Amino acid sequence: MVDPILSVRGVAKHFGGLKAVNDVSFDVLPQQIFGIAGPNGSGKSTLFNVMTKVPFGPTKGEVRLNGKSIMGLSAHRIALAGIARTFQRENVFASLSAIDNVVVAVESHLPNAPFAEQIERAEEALNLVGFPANMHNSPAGSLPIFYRKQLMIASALALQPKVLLLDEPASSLTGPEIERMKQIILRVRDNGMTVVLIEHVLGLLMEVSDQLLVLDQGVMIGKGDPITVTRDPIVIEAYLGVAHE
Ligand SMILES: Nc1ncnc2c1ncn2[C@@H]1O[C@H](COP(=O)(O)OP(=O)(O)OP(=O)(O)O)[C@@H](O)[C@H]1O
Repeated sequence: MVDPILSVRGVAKHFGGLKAVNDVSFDVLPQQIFGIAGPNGSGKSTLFNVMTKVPFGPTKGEVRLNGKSIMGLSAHRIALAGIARTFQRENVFASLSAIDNVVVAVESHLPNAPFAEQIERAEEALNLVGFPANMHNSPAGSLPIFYRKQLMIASALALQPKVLLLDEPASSLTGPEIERMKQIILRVRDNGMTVVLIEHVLGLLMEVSDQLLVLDQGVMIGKGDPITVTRDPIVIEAYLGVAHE
């Protein structure tokens, strides 16, 4: 049996009386694409926050990477240990060039790496997401949304993570762009990484996910193979029914 690369055990995050994430546990196997769905405010992004400690850790519970707890690590160390993430909003440095955005991400985590290595990592990551070579020097702020999303993913990939957490990479994209995003996610997996994918675009989630977890009000209401999970009446009522209205 294959050991999980990522284990989340009894994780909770409380904001005062609000249980934004409430006793969530799951395992992700190496090179899986693990999907997370749920209505707005169900705790998906908070789950990523507590897994990466950006900006806060959990109230309770434990996250393990390759069997080793990461709870004692800082956000910086968690990223170096191999968990990198993106955010719902593509937060690029608008005045920097595309490639400098990725180099800055590398530099902030590996300040002692030689500049040539920082550039090499940035170029590799940009190639992996298919960012056009002739746009490496374009100011990031001038780029259309798809390219800014590519940059944000490349910035995470340049850390050469074992596990990539993607928070709604398909939001605000057109149909053809969602298809291109799907190819990027599959390519990342095919390059040996494990992907945890939060997404509201259910078509994408269903097409790429090996396993699917559904949250509702911080609680896990479904977990398993995507087809079985999305046929569960509890999941349909809490989420899919609403989504298909
Ligand atoms: N820093 C915070 N302080 C207080 N409450 C918070 C904080 N961050 C999130 N919440 C609350 O926790 C709950 C879960 O929010 P979260 O952003 O994780 O949901 P989500 O499933 O990612 O939603 P969406 O799909 O809209 O992105 C919400 O009720 C939200 O208002």
